[in-house]
Amino acid sequence: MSAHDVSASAVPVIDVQGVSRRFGSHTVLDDISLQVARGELFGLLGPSGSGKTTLIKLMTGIDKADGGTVRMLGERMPKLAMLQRFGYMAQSDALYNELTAKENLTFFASLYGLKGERLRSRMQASMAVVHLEDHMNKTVSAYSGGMKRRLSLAIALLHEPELLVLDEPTVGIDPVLRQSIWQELGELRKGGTTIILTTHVMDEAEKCDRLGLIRDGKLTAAGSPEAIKRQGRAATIEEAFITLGGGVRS
Ligand SMILES: Nc1ncnc2c1ncn2[C@@H]1O[C@H](COP(=O)(O)OP(=O)(O)OP(=O)(O)O)[C@@H](O)[C@H]1O
Repeated sequence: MSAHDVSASAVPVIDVQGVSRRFGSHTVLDDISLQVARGELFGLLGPSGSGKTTLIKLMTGIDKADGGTVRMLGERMPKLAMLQRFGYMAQSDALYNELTAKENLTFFASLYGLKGERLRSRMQASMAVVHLEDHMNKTVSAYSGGMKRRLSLAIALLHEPELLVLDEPTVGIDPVLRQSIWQELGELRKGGTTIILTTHVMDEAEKCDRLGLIRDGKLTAAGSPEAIKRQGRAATIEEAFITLGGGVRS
């Protein structure tokens, strides 16, 4: 049985049940339910403003649903102690600009309880994944936008979490590095790490085990890339995305 077989674990790593979120009179998420199994790489797709980041924030416990429940690793969210159990890369980088990369890593490592030799080796390993090991002592304000994204990803990987929540992890990252990051995500998944991410990049969507399509706060489709293409009667994910997301066909 492969590590990302949906039946591998009875309890989903991510379990969203009937979740809704409103801002004033605007219903941003409307009765969303989805499950992600251990070892799965799950991609959330949807037009800009469809509610992907809002859903991610409910999963991480940064925001609270108006209705429904979110469970991560079996725990009802929000729950502060869960921050140690997953790696989170937000859409906007939460970094201390006046500190060096190493100081940023050390700060976040302290929240995760990493120290000593393990801290040193994990800092090296995480920075190597994003090809930043030679920029460890540079002040973050001197980093480019893409370098900041990469440092944010390194921070999410620091404590080798069993679950990664990544909001548009490859935005602003060049194609070569993007490919090597995806290779690393593939390796992590093989090792049993569960990953949920948002993306607008269709060839990244193809690499996911399953996809969830969100439009206007509703989950309009969920399944493997092949199933989504079949459902949208489309040759590519991009076409299916337009068909299923745009509601062009009945
Ligand atoms: N705190 C908030 N207060 C009011 N409206 C909000 C708030 N957060 C999000 N929204 C609204 O919720 C909707 C969904 O936003 P969200 O950021 O979840 O979209 P998204 O799918 O992640 O978009 P993108 O792909 O552009 O990142 C938008 O209309 C946004 O304006």
